[in-house]
Amino acid sequence: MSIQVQHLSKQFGTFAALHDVTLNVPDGQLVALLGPSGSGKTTLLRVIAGLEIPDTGRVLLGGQDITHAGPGGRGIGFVFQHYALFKHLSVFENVAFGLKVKRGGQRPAPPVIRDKVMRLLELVQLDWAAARYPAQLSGGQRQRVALARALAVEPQVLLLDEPFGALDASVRQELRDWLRRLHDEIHLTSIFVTHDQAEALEIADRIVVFNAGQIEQEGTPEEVYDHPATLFTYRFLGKANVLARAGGQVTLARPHDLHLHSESVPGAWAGVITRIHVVGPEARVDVARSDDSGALEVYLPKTQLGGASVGQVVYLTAERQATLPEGESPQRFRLRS
Ligand SMILES: Nc1ncnc2c1ncn2[C@@H]1O[C@H](COP(=O)(O)OP(=O)(O)OP(=O)(O)O)[C@@H](O)[C@H]1O
Repeated sequence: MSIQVQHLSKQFGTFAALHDVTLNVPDGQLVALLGPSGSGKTTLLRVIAGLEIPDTGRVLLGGQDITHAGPGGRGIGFVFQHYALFKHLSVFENVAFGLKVKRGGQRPAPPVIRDKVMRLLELVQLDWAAARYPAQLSGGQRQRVALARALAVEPQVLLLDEPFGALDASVRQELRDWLRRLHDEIHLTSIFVTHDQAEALEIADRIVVFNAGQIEQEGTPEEVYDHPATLFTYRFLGKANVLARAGGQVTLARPHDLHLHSESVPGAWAGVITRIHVVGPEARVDVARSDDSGALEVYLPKTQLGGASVGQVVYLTAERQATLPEGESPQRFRLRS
């Protein structure tokens, strides 16, 4: 089911947590809200969930205005960063909870509940753990139970607030892949909040970049990464090397888009290698520019490092670069609405 928010604003005292936010999430998409801490991502999710009432603006679910509907009646599943499972209930009981507390005629019969819970536990690959208690599971497993629990009541949409934030890197990676696969299987319209750009780029259909309570840019991962419309988006999506500044514009290049040469080539910048740092299969090379205009960081496969060494004079070219206005974003961009 599609989600639309139109001209949403929300103040906390004098602080504008959301300012005139308009966003369309088509049916079946997985959308990432990406932005720094305090930029309003969680507030937007809470407004959509009905946990926060906006000062102005509307929320529509499948075209229907639900701005003033209570959180219970919205058909929205919510998964938080800190898996709030019931500690005294088994995994099975946790997932069954939302079904068992349904009123009278809406409550499925016990065998139906059992079948449904077991199917969901299979979906999150935890059917073997049905009788366990949350304390007997790892963090990633608990988070999968939380997801199964949110899905049990057949929500129309799923909201995930930093669902993997509290987990270590390898478990996060595993759950990311898994969430993407799950989404491809069930096509539930989902919005997830993250401040991890790699996570957003990897699994989202669309990315919405937030900055200070407003949408800075939205688009597919390729659009926002390859065509950032503002300096803020460029910097937020990855490491940025400043190549030049002139007339209120700044020219930037990503570390992967810089090439190192041992001999001078036309249009290259000269510099000296100050550090070589190998991170797994990748080499990161710091170069101090000879014209004293600052340091550049270059990433390349370790196998292409050749005989490069600290102190060596090298020449740099940029395969791709972007020129953007400096300073605060003069306007908010939207690649496609
Ligand atoms: N109930 C509240 N009362 C007062 N201020 C609030 C309240 N909820 C949020 N804020 C403020 O609104 C701003 C946006 O908060 P929000 O949680 O939406 O940001 P976020 O982008 O989700 O950040 P994070 O990534 O740290 O979770 C923050 O400055 C926060 O302090």
